[in-house]
Amino acid sequence: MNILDKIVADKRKEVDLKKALIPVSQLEQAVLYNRDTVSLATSLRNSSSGIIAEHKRRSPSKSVINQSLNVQDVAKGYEEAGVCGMSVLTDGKYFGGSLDDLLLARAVAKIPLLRKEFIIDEYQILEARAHGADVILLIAAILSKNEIKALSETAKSLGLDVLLEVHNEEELHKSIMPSLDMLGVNNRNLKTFEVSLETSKTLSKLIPDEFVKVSESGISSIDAIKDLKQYGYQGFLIGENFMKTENPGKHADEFIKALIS
Ligand SMILES: O=P(O)(O)OC[C@@H](O)[C@@H](O)c1c[nH]c2ccccc12
Repeated sequence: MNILDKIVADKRKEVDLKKALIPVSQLEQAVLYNRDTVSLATSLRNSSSGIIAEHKRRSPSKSVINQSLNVQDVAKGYEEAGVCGMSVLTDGKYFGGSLDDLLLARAVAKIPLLRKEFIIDEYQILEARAHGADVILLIAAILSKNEIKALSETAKSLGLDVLLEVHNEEELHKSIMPSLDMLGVNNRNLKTFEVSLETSKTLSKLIPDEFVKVSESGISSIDAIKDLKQYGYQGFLIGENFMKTENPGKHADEFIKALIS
């Protein structure tokens, strides 16, 4: 079994357990459930930097990245740096994150927040809403076309933006549909962890113009972003490069200043 299959198998068990513990009606009663969401797609369209900065403690590919930071300090730092949005990993077992991280970030930041999760069930979208997310990620590699359609339509009906992630042409073809806002190309193959920015470049011309193009993973230099902008990308998802430092917000601030200067 590859790592992605393992993550998804664990996720199914986790979601079944949570559904039994916390009914949907309880999620719908959360204070945050009806807050006005903010659009990441709009923020990216109007930005000169396009940076989406991630909170990620560890990952299956890198093991520990940074376990000693406070998520609220990171969120405040990213917001002050002027990022377009923040991605918060909520998977516990493989990434060391939680829905509490999302809630804590929401309490201190107004920028669009993405729930970074392996979403396979509508229930997780309601959870995202109840914990203050503005955007959800859907991963084409783990979903059928019908699932992408159903899940993205649920998200849209709840006022959330949808970022759909692909890694190859086949995934892209099955995914193009009007209920998505942003198409993300993951430069990291989630099955092998191989990273190449060429993936973003090759797939860029196949993404219709109505979607905001986002390049994800393995981005660590200003030059890489300038290069990707030439291919029509308006969003750049950066995790490790910021999180491996003692002060991700400060690092993001310096990075953005250098990028737009
Ligand atoms: O830390 P990086 O290489 O900058 O990558 C960030 C982000 O793209 C990556 O964490 C990611 C992209 N898609 C995912 C799906 C699930 C978990 C994680 C991810």
